[in-house]
Amino acid sequence: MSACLISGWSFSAPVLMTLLVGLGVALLARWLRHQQQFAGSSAFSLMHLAILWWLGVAALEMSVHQQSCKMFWAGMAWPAILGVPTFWSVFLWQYVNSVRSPLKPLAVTGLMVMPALFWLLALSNPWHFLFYGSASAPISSEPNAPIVYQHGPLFYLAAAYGYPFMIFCIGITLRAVALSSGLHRRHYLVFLILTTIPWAANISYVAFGWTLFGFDPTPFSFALTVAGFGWLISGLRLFDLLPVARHLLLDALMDPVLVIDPQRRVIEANPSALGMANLKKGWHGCALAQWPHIGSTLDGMVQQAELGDTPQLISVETRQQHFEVRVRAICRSTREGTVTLGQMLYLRDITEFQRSQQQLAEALALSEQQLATISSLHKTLQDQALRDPLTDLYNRRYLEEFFAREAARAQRDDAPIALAMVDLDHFKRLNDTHGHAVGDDALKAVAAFLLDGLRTTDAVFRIGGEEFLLILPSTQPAEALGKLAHLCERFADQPLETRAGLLHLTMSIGVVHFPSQASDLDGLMQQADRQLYLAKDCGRNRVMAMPGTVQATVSALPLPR
Ligand SMILES: Nc1nc2c(ncn2[C@@H]2O[C@H](COP(=O)(O)OP(=O)(O)OP(=O)(O)O)[C@@H](O)[C@H]2O)c(=O)[nH]1
Repeated sequence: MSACLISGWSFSAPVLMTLLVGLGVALLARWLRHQQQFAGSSAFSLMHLAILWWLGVAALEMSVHQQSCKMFWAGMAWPAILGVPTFWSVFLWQYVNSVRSPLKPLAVTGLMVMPALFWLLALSNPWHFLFYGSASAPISSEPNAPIVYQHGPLFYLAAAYGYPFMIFCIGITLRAVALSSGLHRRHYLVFLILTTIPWAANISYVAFGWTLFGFDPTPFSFALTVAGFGWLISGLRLFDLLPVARHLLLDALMDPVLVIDPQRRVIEANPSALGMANLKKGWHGCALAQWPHIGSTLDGMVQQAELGDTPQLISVETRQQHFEVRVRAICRSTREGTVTLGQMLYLRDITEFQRSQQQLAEALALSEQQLATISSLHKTLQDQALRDPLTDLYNRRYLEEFFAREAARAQRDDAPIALAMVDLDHFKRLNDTHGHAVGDDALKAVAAFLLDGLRTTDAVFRIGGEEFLLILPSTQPAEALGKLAHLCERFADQPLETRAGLLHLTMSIGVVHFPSQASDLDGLMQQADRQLYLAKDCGRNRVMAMPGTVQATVSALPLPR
């Protein structure tokens, strides 16, 4: 080796290019050191270290003049030639499956056993010529002419060891491309290209003897790898931009967000969640159930298998806040199927919403109550408008409505209506003798008497000072006359209770029938009035009906006392 170091050297364009690629790889590796931990980062760094090694010894091989020295540096490349596919495979596997734990030294040692063995076999080539055959010779007589290697069985064995890693890398990236979408698919597509280029270069060299500047093109293809990763980093910025953007988004959210792992430990919490729990540090990895105020409730929610994406409500009594909790599983597609990496808990603050809802419900209840009061007042007013305030009997206003309804029913059922006009006899005399107030008492007593003496289906209206109208639906003329005569008789017999004591009065009645004697209310009232007039004329205290009604006059009883 020392002889090789002091033998002739020359600096050529391929060497410069190799060194530039090496510089690119070194810068990439340096940048990586400042990056946040990403999945497979340790294998990624080791892969770059192996590439640097490979490029370094390739540059040395290109620079030295002596053939044996060139072959020595070619042998020195083998730990890297096999180390690159090894760590590339590990990196891709960990990256695709989100394995963040760094590679343990023992694992690295284990992975380097075979590359180291082939390294020793390559270095011991001058004693067995099984790696590079004895026919390996410079391409020309130029002092720095590249060697055309005669590949021996050990070389092919080493290639056979390395190629399954290459196939594995391509397979795993192909699968990732197929399973992903959008930006991630672009990301994995670049991975696929970056993975394919060096392997294509290597296969074309080993299988077809294709060279670049007379050398194995594989180290040069790393220039494309470096450019590709450069684009991933500064173009797509997938290693830093997306996590940073996501982080910013989480930070900017006013609602609390927690991310937990499958063991329900909190691995991420945004400032709002931390503020709610009054936490600043030391919370990473704490059990969700231990999270202040709402941890145990949240833990219970996550445990409910049937929770799905159904929002649940949670209240923080101490802060009088209400939240709607959504639990979302964070999944990743892997070879074994969908793997749940953790859960995201999104707590939407609905305090204001709930407050407004409660206020709305209260306002609704109040307005319903007010509406009920209004409609009851309205009904009372309507009722009052239809009733006479002194006797509480229906007044003339309600008469038309009532009669129209009863007339329709009478025609439908073919059941006649009797309509009776009632007038108190010599009422003026009572007023004059006992006073108006006593007259009022008498009018109230008359109203009570009339209501008491009739059916509930009959109606009594006060249509004038001491004048009343009775409507007796479904009453045949004979029946009506009988009833009214009896009423008249009883009235004359029954003293009325007034503030001046018990007083006797009589009444005169004129009766007509619908529809036989008149077809409308006006006509009926005119006829009834006429009969009433006749009743008065005939001496009062009697019922008069139109001639031919069965019995025209039902004369009453003794004249008023
Ligand atoms: N107390 C009282 N009297 C009333 C009311 N409305 C009318 N009157 C009186 O009723 C009396 C009616 O008298 P008239 O029309 O002469 O009839 P009458 O004295 O009953 O004689 P006849 O009808 O011919 O028997 C009048 O004195 C009215 O002042 C009222 O609301 N209260």
